[in-house]
Amino acid sequence: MTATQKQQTLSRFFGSQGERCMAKKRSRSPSPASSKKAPKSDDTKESTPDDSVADVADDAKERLIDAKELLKMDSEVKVPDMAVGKPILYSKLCEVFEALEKESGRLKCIEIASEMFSHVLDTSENQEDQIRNLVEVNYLTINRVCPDYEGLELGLGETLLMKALATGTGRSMQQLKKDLGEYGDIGLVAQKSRSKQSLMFKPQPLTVSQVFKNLKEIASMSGASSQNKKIAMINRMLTSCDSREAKFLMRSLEGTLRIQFAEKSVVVALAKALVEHEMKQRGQKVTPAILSEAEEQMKEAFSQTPNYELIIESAIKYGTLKLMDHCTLKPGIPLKPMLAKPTKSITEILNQFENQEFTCEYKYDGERAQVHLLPDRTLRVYSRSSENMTQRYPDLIPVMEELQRLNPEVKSFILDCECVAWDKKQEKILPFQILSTRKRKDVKEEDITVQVCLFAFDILLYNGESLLQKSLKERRQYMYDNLKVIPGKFRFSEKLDSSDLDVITKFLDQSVKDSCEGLMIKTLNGTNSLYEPSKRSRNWLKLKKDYLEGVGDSLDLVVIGAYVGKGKRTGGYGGFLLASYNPDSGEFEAICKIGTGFSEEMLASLFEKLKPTQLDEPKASFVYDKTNPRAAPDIWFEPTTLFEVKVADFTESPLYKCGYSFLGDGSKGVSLRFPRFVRIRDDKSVEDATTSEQIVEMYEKQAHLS
Ligand SMILES: Nc1ncnc2c1ncn2[C@@H]1O[C@H](COP(=O)(O)OP(=O)(O)OP(=O)(O)O)[C@@H](O)[C@H]1O
Ligand SMILES: [Mg+2]
Ligand SMILES: [Mg+2]
Repeated sequence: MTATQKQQTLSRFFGSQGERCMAKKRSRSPSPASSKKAPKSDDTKESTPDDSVADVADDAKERLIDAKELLKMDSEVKVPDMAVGKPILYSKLCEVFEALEKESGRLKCIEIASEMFSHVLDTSENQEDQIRNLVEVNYLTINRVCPDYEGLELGLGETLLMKALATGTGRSMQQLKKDLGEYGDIGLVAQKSRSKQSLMFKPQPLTVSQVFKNLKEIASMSGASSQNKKIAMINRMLTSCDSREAKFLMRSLEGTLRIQFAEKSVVVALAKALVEHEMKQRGQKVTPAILSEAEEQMKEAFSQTPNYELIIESAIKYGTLKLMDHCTLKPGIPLKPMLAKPTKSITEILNQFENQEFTCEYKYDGERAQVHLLPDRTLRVYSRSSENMTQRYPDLIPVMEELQRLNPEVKSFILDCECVAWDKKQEKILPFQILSTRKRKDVKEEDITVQVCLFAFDILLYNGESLLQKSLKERRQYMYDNLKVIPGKFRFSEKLDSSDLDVITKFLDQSVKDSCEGLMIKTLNGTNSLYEPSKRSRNWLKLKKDYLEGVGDSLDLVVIGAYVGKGKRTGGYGGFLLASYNPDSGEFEAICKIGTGFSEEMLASLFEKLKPTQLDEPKASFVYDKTNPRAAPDIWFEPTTLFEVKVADFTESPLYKCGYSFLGDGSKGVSLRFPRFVRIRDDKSVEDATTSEQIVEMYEKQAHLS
């Protein structure tokens, strides 16, 4: 592997987390808003490589130190003993969760988790058990029950959990509510309630397998009649819980374990445990180089097939160092899409891509669609956030059939496309607003009124072969050679391969006339043009007509609160409190209040949508200035909804906490001036919101310009 390839491989997994070179400069200070542990600055560095060569070298050094540190820490951590061949007890796992909750250093946390994974491997009797046990323990640690893209999620409502707790512990709702008001954490309420209960006899202990199965079943149940079943299942588990188990069980059900252990660290811990186990069996020593290689293989495997069952099984069967021979792209498993960086002008693009061949494409304004054709001819369509939205597009099935009819050689593929509303009569693109009127559930082909056309701009897999390591020029050729245009249904994105300023300017104008948002500019050749899953890459630049008019890229922010409406808005919400997302801490950092850009109808429908998500208390993951009453809204919400927001500019503010850990002493954050609501972003999940780090970057860029 060359250094550049290696760097690209590395960047895939960590890519979406932002720029490490900037993060390195910024020291993290403790969260002023929450009492939870503060990450140590030396220990919280994320290995997010930047694009420069110097940084690659730098990063390699840092990774080696990381690996050495990790190896050194071995004997210091104590993980509870588990018996060989016996089922793993849930209480043991909860001991580990508690250790993780108390520990603040990232490396230490990785160490604790990897010790636990090692124990699981050591105490399982055969390969099959190892795989099953490790998958279950891993899912419980990241608090999921299946791969992201299968869409089953925990996150039960507070009322249901409180009811279960009341029946399970014999305490009144009133008492429980009072405790919840005091602790703001249902886990602690459960812990207290359970420790007050005296038990007549010792119940059968819960096993990890039972808890995992039950959680999965609970997550799969839907409909009004399921409520009682869920409560009954929770109660059955609660009877077997001690107070610590009750704490983590309730938190799991609620959807936040509060152990502050990010998924990207879990992957590192898994790699370490697996490779160490393997080497021990062979009587070999793990060197820092082997450890680094194992991590790389694991991260790359994860960015191509984000499915733990598959990765763990392959690592155990074939070895962690061989993961990439087995965990490559598969139709039916969505990979995290590659993302673009905003640019302000064509000249900026010409400078950035100097001496590189690049291409310009229309930037269509629809919905990103990763379209998979499986070898059994089934179709799957995944959203920007890997959500399976196949049911919403039954009208794409005949399109796929037609593609195969036109070329019977086509057996399977993964295409990166924009799905755009299409006016059949006039044969032209319709604006995004029209697309958003399409039904989202129970869509029947015969009832569809808004037609769509798929614009394919990339191909990532063709007939079983991964094309990620091919240049964009080669990937395009695969598309053009093997897929045929179907007028009004399936087309390739318009493109222009030129580096002439005037020619590009004309193409940009034309794109806007053709109802597009502007252009996407991409490197065409060599290692810089490989497809980089999950990365917001410098090799893809977006140029929107908005930017040329002096408006920066829009932001996608999480709604965490609202203000009671006055005057015309009485009875509903008058404005909202928005937050950015910090993927390192999993926190939502308040950024601004917004009240402009809403129509009456929009406000009414937002009221309907958000009311059921109202909370009595802010979540522990909300970062705002608790010492200032002006910083809190009238109403808090469960974070579920994203607003796309346009903004005049950024400003530093003592009232808002967005990006505080990247700025000075952490007493100030970034806020927005004159934010204006554009639309609801329902194709993104709250974790896909604009990150605090991106906002700090935009703020710093602006400060630099003025
Ligand atoms: N030719 C194209 N190549 C790549 N992406 C395109 C193209 N045409 C349209 N798009 C769309 O543009 C999106 C990127 O720009 P946009 O500003 O809309 O991003 P976003 O969805 O708000 O979020 P983010 O930048 O965070 O992905 C892609 O995710 C894709 O949906
Ligand atoms: Mg878009
Ligand atoms: Mg955007």
